[in-house]
Amino acid sequence: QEFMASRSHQPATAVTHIELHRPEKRNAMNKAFWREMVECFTQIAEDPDCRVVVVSGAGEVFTAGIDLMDMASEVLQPEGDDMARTSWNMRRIIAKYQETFSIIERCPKPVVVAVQGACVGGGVDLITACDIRLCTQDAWFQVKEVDIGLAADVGTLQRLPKVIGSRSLVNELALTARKMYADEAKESGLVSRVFPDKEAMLAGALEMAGEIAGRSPVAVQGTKVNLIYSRDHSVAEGLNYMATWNMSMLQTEDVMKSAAASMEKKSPKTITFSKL
Ligand SMILES: CCC/C=C/C=C/C(=O)SCCNC(=O)CCNC(=O)[C@H](O)C(C)(C)COP(=O)(O)OP(=O)(O)OC[C@H]1O[C@@H](n2cnc3c(N)ncnc32)[C@H](O)[C@@H]1OP(=O)(O)O
Repeated sequence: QEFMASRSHQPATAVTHIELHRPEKRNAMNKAFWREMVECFTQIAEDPDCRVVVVSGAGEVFTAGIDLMDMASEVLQPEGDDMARTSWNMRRIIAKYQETFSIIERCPKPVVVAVQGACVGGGVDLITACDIRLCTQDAWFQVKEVDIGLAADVGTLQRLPKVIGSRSLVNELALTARKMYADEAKESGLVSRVFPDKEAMLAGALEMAGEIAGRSPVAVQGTKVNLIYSRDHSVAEGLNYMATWNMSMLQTEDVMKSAAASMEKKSPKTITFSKL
């Protein structure tokens, strides 16, 4: 499927690959991008033929963040007859842009993101809403917003502290806008794997996606949903939610099929699971 700022295709069974696709503008996030991501992930969440998503960027750079040319009028000049109405409209606009990344986190299908080169501003908002982050050795990450005069408002300040263990490091990155390179990103836990180049990274991302897609979608989606729930709740609340979730999901035929394969020392990838 071709969009204006991105494109999506199915490189393998049950795997959807979304590519940010404005390499000439370093995949800067224009109005079309913010809209298309919502359309894309709304479809993916409902699509039984998709079990896992890979997100990457075309060209040398993952993304330059918000498109500073295309977005300025919308973000900086909200309409309204007085301050209350203008502020209300501004609030609506910010909430709309937050949804572009929150919908990725809410999508029950796991999302693997692959970053090469720069990942700036809105790029960090995007990747922190994904489930698994991979990068190339030349990747760098920058919470750039303070440099352009604003507090990051579409997810980084809320999600990055839950991704990186060190609160001090998060504060430093967000307050100074310094670049963090691949090795530090790995050491801090922002990414789980670093690849020598983009080709190796995409091959690694698709292999990982294939591993996930080959497992029971009931198990995989239940795992994602419960990991995110438990991140935002106490252990007791998380256990309660889990028990309620699995009181129905444990009754899936996938458990018997998977357990039988395991006893026969077969990979779960040899099993045909019903669509979910
Ligand atoms: C309510 C919404 C809230 C969202 C907030 C989000 C905030 C942010 O994202 S803050 C961060 C904003 N981004 C930046 O400040 C980055 C600016 N770009 C760069 O630093 C460099 O382009 C980069 C390091 C990413 C890549 O450098 P490179 O040398 O490879 O490319 P350039 O020659 O600089 O750029 C090539 C063409 O792309 C255009 N471009 C790059 N970034 C942006 C951008 N953010 N917005 C619009 N256009 C961008 C650049 O103008 C060049 O275009 P052209 O001159 O026509 O070739």
